[in-house]
Amino acid sequence: MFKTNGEADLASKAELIKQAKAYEEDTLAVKPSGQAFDNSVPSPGWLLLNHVKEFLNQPVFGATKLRKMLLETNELIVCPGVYDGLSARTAMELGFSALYMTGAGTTASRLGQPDLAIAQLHEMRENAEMIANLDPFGPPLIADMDTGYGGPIMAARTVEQYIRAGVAGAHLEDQVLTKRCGHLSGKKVVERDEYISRIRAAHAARVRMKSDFVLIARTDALQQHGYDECIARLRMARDEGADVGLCEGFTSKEQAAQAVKDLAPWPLLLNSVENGKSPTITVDEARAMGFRIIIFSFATLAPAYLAIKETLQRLKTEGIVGTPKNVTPVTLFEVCGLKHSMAVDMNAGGASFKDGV
Ligand SMILES: C[C@](O)(C(=O)O)[C@H](CC(=O)O)C(=O)O
Repeated sequence: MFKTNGEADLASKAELIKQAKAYEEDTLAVKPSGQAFDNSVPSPGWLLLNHVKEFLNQPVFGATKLRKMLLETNELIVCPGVYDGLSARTAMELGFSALYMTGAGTTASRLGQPDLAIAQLHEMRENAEMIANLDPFGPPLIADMDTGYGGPIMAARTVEQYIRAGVAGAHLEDQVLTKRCGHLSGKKVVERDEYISRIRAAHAARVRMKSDFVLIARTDALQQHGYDECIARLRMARDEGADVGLCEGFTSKEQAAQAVKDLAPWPLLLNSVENGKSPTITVDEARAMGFRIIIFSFATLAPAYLAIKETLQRLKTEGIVGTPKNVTPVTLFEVCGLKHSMAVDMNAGGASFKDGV
């Protein structure tokens, strides 16, 4: 197929173009109403295109990496929630294969505010872009996109901006625009039609951008309308082209396991929030239930708060910060890519580090 002689080359190009068209038709086309998408199996065209990209050694975008993990493996993708550069770098240091940018954490760390629809598209996109690009060869980033920050037009705009920012996938929910954290009481969701128009617009934006961006449909309808309504909403979202489902705030482990069964083979994401509205579900339990992605939205924010508070208390009472001796400024800068920066400078003939750091 990749021979360089004339005719074989032309034939392979024609085949490639045919497969690329098939990819668009199978995977990216906006289907006439009444027809459902099935994104749970890779189309032959998509597989072929990725083989070609690999063969040509092209850089793989985060969205493609994430989609490949979903389609080509059965693994549970474990994503620690990160909210800033250092928490993301720490997760990368430990080798997590994907990351999750929490909206609650972004709102708390960047704005010092609770998760109440206060962070808007530009703040979320800016944070996500920074995290997604810390290492262009690093783990794909799933981000929170809340309600899409408006009607269908804003949902589409958010997807476009997230794709350009290098975000691999994001979850879009059915709460009213004045939303709140999924693990608080008093949530309100919009009508099905309004939710589905958000999903449709988001999916159409991915199609327009010809991106592998993974659209995760989230429903918060459990509190207000019960389990069956959640399953109905997620089925509708799936049929409109959403790639993954997320039912927020399961009230029991049995309910979580049931949702996986009810929506199989469509992949589901589990948001594991300790001390929230749901029982704590471990990675092993989620894997056994058949979830495909698990996010731990508060994995770094809550411990950071505790560590900062404990340290500041010590500073207040003892007049000292008390950082362990092995944590030097250089240690922290190394977590943040110091060695890479030094190599870039030295390889370019720069002299900034001739006397070390
Ligand atoms: C997943 C979530 O959207 C987030 O921002 O991390 C939050 C997490 C939380 O606040 O508990 C959510 O609404 O569940």
